[in-house]
Amino acid sequence: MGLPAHTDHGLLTLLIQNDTVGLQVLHKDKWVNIHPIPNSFLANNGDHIEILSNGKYRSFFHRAVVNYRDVRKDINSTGTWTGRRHRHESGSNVAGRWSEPIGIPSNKI
Ligand SMILES: O=C(O)CCC(=O)C(=O)O
Ligand SMILES: [Fe+2]
Repeated sequence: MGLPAHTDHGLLTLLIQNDTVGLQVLHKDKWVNIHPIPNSFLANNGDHIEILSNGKYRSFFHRAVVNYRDVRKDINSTGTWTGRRHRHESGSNVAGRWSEPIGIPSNKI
């Protein structure tokens, strides 16, 4: 399942994922794949860290895309995802809806 572009609202999100690429971060107006590192947690700054650090530690837009080849599994320490608690990219034409596969062509992963 994919997730549209958003920032996490809390302090820190810890993510455990299998080896299937799906997480992307918006960097200089481009979506960049974040390749999982085996046996590790991925730590992602949330909005509260950005606020408490006066912007020193940014809470970046990210999204999760699906692909047609492999199953992607991840566990998120924040437990829930709701639209209201996340800052969404307005007018996004790429993130799509929950059930809409965004699809990284498998030869690009
Ligand atoms: O599936 C992912 O890698 C991202 C999950 C995520 O961004 C979230 O749950 O806030
Ligand atoms: Fe997130």
